Amino acid sequence: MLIGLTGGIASGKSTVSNWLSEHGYPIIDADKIARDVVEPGRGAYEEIVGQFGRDILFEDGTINRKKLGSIIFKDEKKRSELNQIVHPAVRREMLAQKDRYEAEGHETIIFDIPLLFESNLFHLVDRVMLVYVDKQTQLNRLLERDQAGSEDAKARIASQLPLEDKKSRADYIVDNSGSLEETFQQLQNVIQHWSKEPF
Ligand SMILES: CC(C)(COP(=O)(O)OP(=O)(O)OC[C@H]1O[C@@H](n2cnc3c(N)ncnc32)[C@H](O)[C@@H]1O)[C@@H](O)C(=O)NCCC(=O)NCCS
Ligand SMILES: Nc1ncnc2c1ncn2[C@@H]1O[C@H](COP(=O)(O)OP(=O)(O)OP(=O)(O)O)[C@@H](O)[C@H]1O
Repeated sequence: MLIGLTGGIASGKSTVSNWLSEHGYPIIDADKIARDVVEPGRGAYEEIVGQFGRDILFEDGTINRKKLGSIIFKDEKKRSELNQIVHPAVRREMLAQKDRYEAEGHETIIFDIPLLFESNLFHLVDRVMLVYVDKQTQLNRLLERDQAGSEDAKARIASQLPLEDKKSRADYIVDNSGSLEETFQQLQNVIQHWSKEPF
């Protein structure tokens, strides 16, 4: 069974995927893969530098992610250009990891994909788990975690489909607006459901 774990930026996907990992589920982390495939020497790196120029690099040649983010989160066309470079490489690596986990005999695999709906990747998975938070909590946690300016944080949230829309398309909704204990209790209920549900 393949589970797509998704949600908005700073909704708590990493918090949930850490918990699932501690409970024995293998995690395929799209954000981590997206960081790996743009390292110098990888194909996507050259394409990004070709498209966005050397201004987005640090002196050591690695990508200045804050700078690239400040360009693409406020410009839909540029965001789409970056997505077209990075997403195919991410997708390939995710499928390779899935094959490895399946070969090792794992029956349930978690795909942690922030843009599961935006990138039409939901057809890769059997069930979707959405980590939901209310809008104000999402903004507060994003500001606190990233020490980002309010304008930057709002641009990032606006670059994604609203969480309310994602809610109507999810099989399981974990509301992470409250305490971690409340979230972990909801997760217990979901994994108990998996163990009973025939797939
Ligand atoms: C623009 C970049 C360099 C900014 O890097 P930064 O380290 O500041 O953020 P990070 O990668 O940790 O992403 C944080 C969150 O931002 C959101 N986000 C990232 N990319 C996008 C995007 N293209 N569209 C909408 N939201 C996005 C996701 O919720 C993600 O969890 C980076 O996000 C990137 O390369 N994005 C394109 C690849 C992508 O879509 N990644 C997301 C999953 S595949
Ligand atoms: N229930 C909670 N109560 C308080 N703080 C929380 C809770 N859940 C998560 N956080 C905090 O909110 C922030 C966002 O959580 P997390 O990093 O798990 O989100 P994410 O969805 O993985 O984010 P991103 O999309 O940017 O990768 C983190 O600083 C985390 O410690």
